[in-house]
Amino acid sequence: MAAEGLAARAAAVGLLGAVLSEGQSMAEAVADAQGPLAGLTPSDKARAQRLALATLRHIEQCDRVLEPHLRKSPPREVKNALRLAVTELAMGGAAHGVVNAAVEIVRRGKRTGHMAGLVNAVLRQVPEAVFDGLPVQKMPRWLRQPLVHAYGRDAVAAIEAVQAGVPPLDLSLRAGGEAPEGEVLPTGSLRLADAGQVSALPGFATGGWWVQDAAAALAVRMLAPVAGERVLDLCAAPGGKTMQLAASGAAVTAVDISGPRMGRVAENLARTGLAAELVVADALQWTPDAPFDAVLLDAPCSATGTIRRHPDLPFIKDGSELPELVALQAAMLDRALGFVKSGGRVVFCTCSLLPEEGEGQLAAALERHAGLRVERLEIAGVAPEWWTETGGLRLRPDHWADRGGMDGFFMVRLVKR
Ligand SMILES: C[S@@+](CC[C@H](N)C(=O)[O-])C[C@H]1O[C@@H](n2cnc3c(N)ncnc32)[C@H](O)[C@@H]1O
Repeated sequence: MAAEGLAARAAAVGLLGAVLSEGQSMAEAVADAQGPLAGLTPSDKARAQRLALATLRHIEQCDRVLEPHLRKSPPREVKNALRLAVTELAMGGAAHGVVNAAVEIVRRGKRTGHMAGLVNAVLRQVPEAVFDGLPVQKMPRWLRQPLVHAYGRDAVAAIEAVQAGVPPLDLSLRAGGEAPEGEVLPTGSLRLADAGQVSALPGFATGGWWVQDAAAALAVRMLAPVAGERVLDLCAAPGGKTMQLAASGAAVTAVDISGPRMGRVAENLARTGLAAELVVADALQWTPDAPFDAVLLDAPCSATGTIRRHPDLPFIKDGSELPELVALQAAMLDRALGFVKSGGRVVFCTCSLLPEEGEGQLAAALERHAGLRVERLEIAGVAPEWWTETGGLRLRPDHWADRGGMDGFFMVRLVKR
């Protein structure tokens, strides 16, 4: 008889292999029709993802626990089965089921069957509360160093502590829509600590809300669109900010280069009963017929502010794409400034923790564009210390750490001469 939860656990080991050995993102591995989740039930798919994400948050600790028990590094499937089991044990999983499943996964592997005994022997020696006393997982050096320089060691340690936990689910609410029970955050987002299946929550089918991190929701608050204004959402997909803009009553044009991702904007708008004009185009090539009152630019970036939701990121990125991203963000910001009318505003934002994708972009833009100025608009619920000296908003995962943190973002409101 198959051990309980075997399919989900075996798939989680497959997801870990895809991320750690093949350099695939979790999203790519999950979307792969022939990938580790192929043939699984929806609940097993969700369980496999949860397990793989939890393991990715604790790889360092797992390896420290396992190292004394392994004379040489085993094949990757065996190592990942062990890491998954150690993570489950640390989360309070029942030892019998966890160990049996790991042994069975390794026994069934084409090249690993002979190591099932080793897996059993190692896991039987892993103590309860196995991660107690071990430091939390650090970010990789290419990312950690500039963050220590920008925010200091204590702040980086606090960020890493938040990244080690399972993030809450934040919702943005449509006025008058149905919503589940949750904590209303000072900035107005609704936070659910343990949401379960999103599509089963009250108000999903009736479009009462959409999923959007509390930090991400502040960019539109900073733009402060007004009913009837013509507003451009540049780099719009999957559309969290498009819906916020549309909900204000503004006439929204949403541009994104990705057709499939724009399909998700269309689905989200249909579900929430909101409307926007959708344009699939390259922001560097596309030109509007007439200037806009306001532009929101949520530029492509390293996404290093989202590691608590995407713990695969530190394992698949090495920072080498940064110079290209920084140049792209600057080019897009110049385009965005060209699309707005004189006296109009542009909010530039990135979900990055790296100052070169935030504070640095602001400084460079002010140098490139004479007459461009920063406008600091008070936003209810935003702590005064989150504002930078130059009028941008620096949001970090360790803000509201006791409530589960928030995504890292930089955002600034610019006014064109
Ligand atoms: C940070 S995401 C945007 C998230 C979105 N604003 C939201 O709130 O849901 C960045 C987006 O930029 C898009 N993008 C990247 N390069 C682009 C380009 N040259 N022109 C237009 N969109 C681009 C990507 O497809 C991606 O959807």
